[in-house]
Amino acid sequence: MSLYQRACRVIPGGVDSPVRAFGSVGGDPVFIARASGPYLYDTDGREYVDAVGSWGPALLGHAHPEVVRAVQEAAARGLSFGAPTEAEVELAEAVRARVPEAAKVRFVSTGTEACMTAIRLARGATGRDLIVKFAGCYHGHSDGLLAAAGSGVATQGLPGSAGVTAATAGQTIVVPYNDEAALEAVFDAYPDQIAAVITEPAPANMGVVPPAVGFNAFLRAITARHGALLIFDEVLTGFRVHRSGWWGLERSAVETPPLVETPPLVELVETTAPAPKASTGSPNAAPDLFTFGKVVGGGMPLAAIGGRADVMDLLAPLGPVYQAGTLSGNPLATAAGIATLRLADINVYAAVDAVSSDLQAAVNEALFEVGVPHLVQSAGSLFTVFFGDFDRPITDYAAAQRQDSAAFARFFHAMLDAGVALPPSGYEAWFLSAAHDDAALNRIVEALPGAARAALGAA
Ligand SMILES: Cc1ncc(COP(=O)(O)O)c(C=O)c1O
Ligand SMILES: NCC(=O)CCC(=O)O
Repeated sequence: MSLYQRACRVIPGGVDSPVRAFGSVGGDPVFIARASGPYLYDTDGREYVDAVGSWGPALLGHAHPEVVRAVQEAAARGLSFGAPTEAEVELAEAVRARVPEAAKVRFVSTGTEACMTAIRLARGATGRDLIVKFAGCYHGHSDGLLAAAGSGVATQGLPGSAGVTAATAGQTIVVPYNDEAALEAVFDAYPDQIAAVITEPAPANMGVVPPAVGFNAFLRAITARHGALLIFDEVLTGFRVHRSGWWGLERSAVETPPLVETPPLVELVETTAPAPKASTGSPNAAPDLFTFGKVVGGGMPLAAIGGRADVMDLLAPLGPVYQAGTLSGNPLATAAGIATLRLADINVYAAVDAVSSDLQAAVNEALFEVGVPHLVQSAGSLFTVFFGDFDRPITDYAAAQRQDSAAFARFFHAMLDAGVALPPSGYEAWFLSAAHDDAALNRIVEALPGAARAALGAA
């Protein structure tokens, strides 16, 4: 009996998260035994160059020795105390140093919890019930956020999830991404009822679909005008696309010349907290709340909500919005997060950007060479290869759903056979790391021509 068959007897679908199943590409998922730098090793000892990066956290590559040491040292001091620790304070300070607008930070264990809490906080702060999300954006699997969710829900072609009550679903309004008029219409239709707009400021869960220029600033302006909060879900982009996340990347594009890193932001902290209640709507106006996950936990279960001090202070025990967690701010997870952020300097981001743009160029070239219709879309170092005939950029979920999933599946399996692990869905971003050196990149590049022929159906 294979390990997968064994797994299926005791675990639904054999996986603990649906995105790990090979549902849309076919075949059995690969079981991983260990990972190091840019490489994964399966239970048969086979090596793969990894472009999944644990779905985002592995910015430094797998099992970075300093991160592992930090976790081992923390483990030796005790696994969990259920009491505050200095490491939580240090990690919150590190987050705020990179994102000063996250004036206060609360740690939880998953991105799902972070987004769920941000929504509750927005409702508590405004006294309103309705939430607006964008079709194709994924904000974790809490009931209210599963409508037209991207990621695994998109991969499975589901409109949402069974088990969500009509009452809950009815409090989430779904709007097409990048559609200013649709959002205007929703605010007009529900005056004084919308608590928050939640967005991935650079969506990567319907494949990478970057925001139109000015779209995030538009979101800031319209929410401020209507007294709703704006939530940037940077669970995926935070500390991955830039030292200060997508928010930092957009701001640095506005404030500094291209290719110049923003200076350390610590000195801005005191002037920006608490942030003003109504934003100016300028191109670099911050959201009220952020959610972070993935990189901030360095591969351990950790995520965060951060934002305006006056809003964050509504959380219990200071305020009436309840949020809790036995393992929140866990000492092993905070140790991994601190070590990861300490190591993630501008050289790390420059390395990830460079390997990402080299790989995007190589993928384009290999697919053009063979005549495979496709479109590569990127947001920072994140990118997706959409298979299919696209005569214009993909700007929303409806367009992303027109991709040729069968061509992707053929490409995916040819890459896997050649020892390259891609996310098993065309609705996901490829994740690279600072450990992807020339050797790792070359192995991906060498696999491309064969996979391109396979995508065409000519393998
Ligand atoms: C943008 C975004 N938000 C939220 C989540 C949920 O995070 P988690 O899987 O840690 O619950 C994810 C990914 O899973 C994500 O990509
Ligand atoms: N981009 C999609 C995810 O990161 C989801 C991971 C998971 O649910 O396992």
